[in-house]
Amino acid sequence: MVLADELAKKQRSISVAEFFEKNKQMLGFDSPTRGIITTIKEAIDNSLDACEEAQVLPDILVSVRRVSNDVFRVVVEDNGPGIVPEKMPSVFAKLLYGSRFHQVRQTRGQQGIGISAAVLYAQLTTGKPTIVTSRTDAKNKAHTMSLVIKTETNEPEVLSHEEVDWILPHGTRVQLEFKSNIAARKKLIEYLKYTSIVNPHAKFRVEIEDEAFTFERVSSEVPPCPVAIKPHPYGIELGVLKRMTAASDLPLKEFLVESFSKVGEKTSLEICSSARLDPVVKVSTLDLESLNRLLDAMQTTKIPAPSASQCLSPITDELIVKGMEKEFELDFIKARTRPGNVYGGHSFIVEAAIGYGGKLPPEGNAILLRFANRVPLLYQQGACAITNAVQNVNWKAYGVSQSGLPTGPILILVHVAATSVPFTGESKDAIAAIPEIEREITLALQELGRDLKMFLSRRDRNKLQDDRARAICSVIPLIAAKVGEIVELPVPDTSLIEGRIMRRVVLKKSTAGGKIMIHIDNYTTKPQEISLYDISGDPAGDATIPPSFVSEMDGEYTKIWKFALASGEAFEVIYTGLGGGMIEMQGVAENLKVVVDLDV
Ligand SMILES: Nc1ncnc2c1ncn2[C@@H]1O[C@H](COP(=O)(O)OP(=O)(O)OP(=O)(O)O)[C@@H](O)[C@H]1O
Repeated sequence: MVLADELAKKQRSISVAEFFEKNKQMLGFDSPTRGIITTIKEAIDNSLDACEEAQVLPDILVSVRRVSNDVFRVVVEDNGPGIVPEKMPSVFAKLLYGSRFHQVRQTRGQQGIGISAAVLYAQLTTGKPTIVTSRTDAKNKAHTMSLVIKTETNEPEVLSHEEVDWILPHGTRVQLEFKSNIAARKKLIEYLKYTSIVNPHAKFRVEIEDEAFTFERVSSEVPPCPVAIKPHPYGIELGVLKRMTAASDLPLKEFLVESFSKVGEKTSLEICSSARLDPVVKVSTLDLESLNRLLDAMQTTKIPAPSASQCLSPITDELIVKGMEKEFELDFIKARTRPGNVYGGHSFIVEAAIGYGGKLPPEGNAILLRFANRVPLLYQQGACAITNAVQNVNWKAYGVSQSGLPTGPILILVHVAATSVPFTGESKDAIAAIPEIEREITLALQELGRDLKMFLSRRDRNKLQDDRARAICSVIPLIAAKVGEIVELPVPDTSLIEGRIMRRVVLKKSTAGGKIMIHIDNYTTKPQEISLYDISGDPAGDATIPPSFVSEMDGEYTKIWKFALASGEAFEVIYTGLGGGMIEMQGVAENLKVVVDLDV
């Protein structure tokens, strides 16, 4: 037909760069506002991945400067291992070029698109090349290149290349200029703050126009770099199996043992027999029908789950708590790291944390922080498995009100670490609804919910006791005055009794060792300031109960603190946590007055 001839003239292949130039929303560049965040996120993901691989503590600079009305210059600089000059053009100016696509381990980057998509976005909106400087060690000079992507071919074009002196002994600096705005400034700062929470070993120096600030690291241990493992037979599809067999000259039994994790000789023979295939047949000769049978056998034979310990890098509950305490003021914080699990042959681990009270907004929906492989997920909250799982927990059972999400001064953090995160799209905004993952999130949140419930009910009980004590204490002086009048004796000092009832002070200078005994219980995990005064009111010393100490004071607990008074006299204070509540303690013991202010 004539039309077919006409159409034939128009039919041609499209380069991947051309495709994404037209469909940039698929990669998270839907608007200028979002473009700036996606660009910074892609560069930071790469910097953190690279530093982890090189086992260096990341020191990352992020700078955003306006160069003209609607053009911004973004710079991200890291102290990672650097990139060899031969590879710099392809890394930054060729889409689908990366080092992680074929590896089965936890990484932030997966597809080899991220940073080159940002380069494409820059040249599309301003026509400006991206300038990259990188150095691999102190013996070599740094290389600076000015790069663009030739969209028709998806190949890099190097506009300039020179060797330069650079202050950093190793690292990479990427500078992009694109049309944008800074409407998303708050979101950008949030992204950096959340990134620093789940990467507590990283330091971020940030400059946004005239503002400069730092997110400090709270851990000086680089997390171990996840080790790549072989794919698991349950996570393989026919096309991949076909490619793997075609490229191998091994017999079937050895091929299975060599190519997949958790397949030993015995399992391999089981698979061969279940697929009705000869263990010595060369895999490259298998026809499609045999491959189908083989795949079926691989996925129905009982094979142990892939191990999570080496290929994943959970943050750990201790560091999540540290990271959250660094950025939020909270009265309660608990985190949990679940044991490793598997979906479709891919290992994953769920970690979660709940924060409550402090300076969190008292009303409205909970703040939900979603993370995948230590990267914050900022968009498409409603489409994410994490949100789904959080909403499906019955929060009322844990004393928290709920309207879809839990409500009130509550913060929920969920981190999914996986060898392959099942994102809903290339822009990596949301995690797909995988039942195994949702179940693990639910279990982690239920465990934490139980801890939160205990905290809340104890706090409520304490408040009730305090209210009652206050009511009683308000009439005691009146009763004492009346009784004194009736019995015609001086009005007794009721402050000790009041103190006892209020549990404000328990102050005993024991005859034995000159010790003051104070009963306190904690509502909070914040450091508590204590001031000591001598009887005349002059300061006798200050001390802080560290939060770790306070939070240990759950139920019965005793700790002895030593203070030096202004007079030089040493004094011991014994704290005993009795599980009773205390808002403020104040009292006088012989020559010492102790004021403990619990900030609740
Ligand atoms: N700052 C850097 N230091 C060292 N290597 C880097 C750096 N930035 C990028 N690379 C290398 O370039 C490759 C390509 O990066 P790119 O952002 O395009 O993809 P990715 O991070 O692998 O995957 P994704 O598309 O999922 O982000 C990386 O896999 C890494 O090997």
